[in-house]
Amino acid sequence: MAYKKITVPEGSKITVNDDYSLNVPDHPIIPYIEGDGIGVDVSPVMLEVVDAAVSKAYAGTRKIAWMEVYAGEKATAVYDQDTWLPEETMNAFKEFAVGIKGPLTTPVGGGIRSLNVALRQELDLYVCQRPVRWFTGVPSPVKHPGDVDMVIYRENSEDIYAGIEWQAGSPEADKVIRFLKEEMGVTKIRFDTQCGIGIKPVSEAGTKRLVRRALQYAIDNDRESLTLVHKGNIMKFTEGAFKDWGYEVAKDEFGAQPLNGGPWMSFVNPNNGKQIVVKDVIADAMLQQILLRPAEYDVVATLNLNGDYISDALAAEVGGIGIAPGANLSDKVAIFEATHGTAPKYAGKDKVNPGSIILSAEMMLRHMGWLEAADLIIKGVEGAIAAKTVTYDFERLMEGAQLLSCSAFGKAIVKHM
Ligand SMILES: NC(=O)C1=CN([C@@H]2O[C@H](COP(=O)(O)OP(=O)(O)OC[C@H]3O[C@@H](n4cnc5c(N)ncnc54)[C@H](OP(=O)(O)O)[C@@H]3O)[C@@H](O)[C@H]2O)C=CC1
Ligand SMILES: O=C(O)CCC(=O)C(=O)O
Ligand SMILES: [Mg+2]
Repeated sequence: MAYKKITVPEGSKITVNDDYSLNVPDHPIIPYIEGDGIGVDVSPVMLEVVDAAVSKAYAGTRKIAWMEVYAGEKATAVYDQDTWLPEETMNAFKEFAVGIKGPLTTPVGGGIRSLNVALRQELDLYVCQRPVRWFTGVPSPVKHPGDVDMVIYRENSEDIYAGIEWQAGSPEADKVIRFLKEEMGVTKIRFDTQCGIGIKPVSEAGTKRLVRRALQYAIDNDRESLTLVHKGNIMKFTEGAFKDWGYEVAKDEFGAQPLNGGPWMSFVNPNNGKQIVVKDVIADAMLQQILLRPAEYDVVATLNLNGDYISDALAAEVGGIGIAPGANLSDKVAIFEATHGTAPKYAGKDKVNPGSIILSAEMMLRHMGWLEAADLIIKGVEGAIAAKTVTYDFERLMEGAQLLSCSAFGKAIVKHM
């Protein structure tokens, strides 16, 4: 494919087989978005750490050919002031199959819609996978942070994130309200003028493909349970249906049977004969449970907004969003991404924790099958934290720690590989 502003480096493409497995060459071209705000701080450190891990693991026989692609403020500088998410950025992720991105700014209440959400929707990256685990020594507000070891499977293409909403007082909002009242018999809109309207689509197909991936993950990674998190008591036909369809996939496709008469279920992991329990929890109770009884939860499948909240809340138990990684996955394309935002007050200060995007890159290496390099990153992060050489977010909560800049923390990770 010909690109206008993207320079394609020397290297080869990762390709995807019909069964969605990858063919990864020794010099894969990997597109990356630097990101707005603290993207300028964390992304270069991530590139340096990954290059060091790959070089150490494979003694020069493998090397990533990084290819910068643009989105957010940088795209408006490289293309034109109205181009926030260029078509060719999307094409590059499709063509090269595996990529990584820093955070992108989304204005609140008006202006452009989320570029992060747009990327997920355009590329149908329907899984947002966010593992949350504790590294020994990381400061935590809970007594036993080591009990937190969960993997969130957040539905990434539906729910109120679909962006179907109209501003209060707009002709569109008024028209929808009129339709609801006059044609659907709705009487419960408390104030029916100057009322914003949002729509929450949740489908059987969207739910089932997400839960299917989460259950397969539980099987492949020897996990004990999958919890469907929903607010189905209130939103019966969206969140409640998510729960029902989730159990249905477990039953119809994985052979799950009711436990003690249901609704919880279990099935046998075909890899090792162990039971995998499938259960559900209402979302507000879950936010309490993850603080009080985190050891009881393992893989979590949930809707888009719940997943956004739960992943940040869980991250806070194990060091904060500065260190929590994530991936956006379709069947064919994977974009790894920091879970935090652009933290504008810290932008360009070489201060923040680059751990989130570095650990996202670690997930990317694992996805590519470069396990030795991924293991080195974990070793480096563990070593830097154990030596108490950390960025401000950890240093302010740790006794006797040495405060490092963002880039110096990257170097400490490399030193401990
Ligand atoms: N995927 C994405 O690209 C995302 C983008 N965003 C966007 O980012 C912008 C800012 O959002 P905001 O709500 O302020 O959330 P942010 O995640 O940007 O920042 C909130 C706070 O989290 C802490 N934090 C964030 N990143 C780090 C880090 N790397 N190291 C250490 N601490 C960190 C800081 O806490 P403290 O002040 O205590 O030091 C910071 O003030 C918005 O436009 C939002 O839409 C938000 C989330 C995800
Ligand atoms: O797109 C955004 O601005 C926020 C997204 C977000 O919070 C997330 O993906 O966790
Ligand atoms: Mg979020």
